[in-house]
Amino acid sequence: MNMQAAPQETTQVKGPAMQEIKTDVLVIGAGSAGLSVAAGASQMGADVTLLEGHLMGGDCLNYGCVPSKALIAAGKHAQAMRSGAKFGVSPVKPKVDYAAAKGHARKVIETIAPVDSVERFEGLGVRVIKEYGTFTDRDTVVAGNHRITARRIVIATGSSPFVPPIDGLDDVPFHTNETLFDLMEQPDHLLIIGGGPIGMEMAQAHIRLGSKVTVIEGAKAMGKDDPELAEMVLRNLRAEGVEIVEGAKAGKISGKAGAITVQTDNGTFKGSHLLMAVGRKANIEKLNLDAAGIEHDRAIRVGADLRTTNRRVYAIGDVAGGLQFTHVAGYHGATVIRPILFGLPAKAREDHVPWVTYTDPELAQIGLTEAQAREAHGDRLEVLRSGFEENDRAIAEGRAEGLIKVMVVNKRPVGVSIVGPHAGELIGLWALVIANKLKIGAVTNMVAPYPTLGEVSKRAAGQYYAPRLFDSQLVKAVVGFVQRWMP
Ligand SMILES: Cc1cc2nc3c(=O)[nH]c(=O)nc-3n(C[C@H](O)[C@H](O)[C@H](O)COP(=O)(O)OP(=O)(O)OC[C@H]3O[C@@H](n4cnc5c(N)ncnc54)[C@H](O)[C@@H]3O)c2cc1C
Ligand SMILES: NC(=O)c1ccc[n+]([C@@H]2O[C@H](COP(=O)([O-])OP(=O)(O)OC[C@H]3O[C@@H](n4cnc5c(N)ncnc54)[C@H](O)[C@@H]3O)[C@@H](O)[C@H]2O)c1
Repeated sequence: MNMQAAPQETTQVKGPAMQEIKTDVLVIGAGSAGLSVAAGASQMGADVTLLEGHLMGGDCLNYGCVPSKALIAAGKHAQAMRSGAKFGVSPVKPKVDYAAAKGHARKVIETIAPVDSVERFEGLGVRVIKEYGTFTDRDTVVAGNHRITARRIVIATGSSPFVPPIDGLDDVPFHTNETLFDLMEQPDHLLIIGGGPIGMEMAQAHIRLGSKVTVIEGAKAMGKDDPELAEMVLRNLRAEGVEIVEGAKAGKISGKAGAITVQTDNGTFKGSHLLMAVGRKANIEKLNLDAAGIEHDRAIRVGADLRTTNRRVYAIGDVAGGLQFTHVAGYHGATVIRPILFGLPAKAREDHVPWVTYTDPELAQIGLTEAQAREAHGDRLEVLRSGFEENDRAIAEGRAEGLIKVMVVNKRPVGVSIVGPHAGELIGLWALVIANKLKIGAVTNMVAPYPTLGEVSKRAAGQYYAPRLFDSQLVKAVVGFVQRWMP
């Protein structure tokens, strides 16, 4: 589907005279992707122009990763107050000031914002123009009263919440991630449509901060993750009181502020506030891509080298339609620096990209899930498992529910799934292993400090050699022989 809107009129007939800019690298969009190219290219000596039509830092800083993780942290504190009994600490019902929790999220944004600011980038020598950019031909972009031509152009315009055309939605007040973090009144009952990472993270944060929460999911909640591990997260969320309804595609929405009804093919649900979290759409409407010969459907078409169908133009981050994460945006940025500055080839991989859903327990994934690995590798696949109930640190912390699965083919891990406390930190080791195509022996050779959660990785890796060593008649025979002769 071509989502492109009519080209915008950006050249004013009677306005300030057009300022012509010739630059080495033009970056459109100052989110995680665009900022990493701009910072890298400029510090390596290129003349860089950066366009940003709205907020420096893009989604992640302003209404994505940063405020969501800050709100999750607030919820975690509230939950700790309720759950001290097993440690001999009397549980108390926390008094939550929802607006103050949002204030915490705002302060976190303000603390990080200088890193992404116009001042910092101008300090790095980048020419920053606070305007939206629109192509007028293959090599030219107009932004406000600037006409810019560049040797290379990088589109890094990101994505926005996708709001599906659901009957009645236009007449009902609803939130997306772009407005949720400004909401200061505590929802009495938050309805969330969509059981992906946004939906599940915000569901848990809100139940812990004292709202009722219902997640309405059309298919399977956390459906992109390993179902066995996702189930452990969903079980915990349900135990905390989140109502999760699956197979419930929202068909009709009605009501008014404070009293909203969502009808689905699996029941009708009522709440005070509504959050739409059903995925993203690429920000391409303002770009006039056709004028530049850049093909697109819902996202911009790119090859593994992140080049568009216009050979001088790259598309990176969310707008390129692949994995939509901040670290992918940064990785794309670093990848295109090579061809743009040095004319050298570079390709982006996806097989070594981890992702984490910051629920409690966290769920982390890299490479293939068990089902994907089975389909790709059949009987050559070995799945190594280790439960957190065997990890002394997890037991001491009262957090012994978790599981790591390592998918190994011919001695090399091709995927790892972890659910449990700090899964997002634990996946880092496996990101190193898979990025460098290391063998499983690299992990068994590691000495892990005791007692740490990280020992789950070593224990899982050990499962690879355990049957080969402990169940082998040959090994037993060799040991018997040596022992007979050893003085
Ligand atoms: C609620 C939420 C939580 C998330 N949590 C995480 C997380 O924990 N970890 C993680 O890795 N990812 C997370 N993500 C995903 C992450 O935010 C995105 O993958 C990341 O922001 C993508 O970066 P980007 O630079 O491609 O795009 P964006 O951050 O969207 O930046 C694009 C920028 O381009 C600007 N722009 C658009 N069009 C134009 C134009 N024509 N001219 C000039 N400027 C333009 C926009 O204003 C914007 O500032 C989360 C997302 C959401 C919504
Ligand atoms: N921790 C993280 O890294 C993190 C956190 C949040 C978001 N993100 C990024 O943002 C992206 C978007 O997240 P998301 O949760 O909005 O999208 P998503 O696409 O991952 O999940 C959306 C869910 O909504 C469901 N859905 C769609 N239409 C529906 C309908 N009419 N009724 C009921 N359910 C419906 C889908 O079946 C799906 O499960 C993620 O894919 C991820 O890349 C990352």
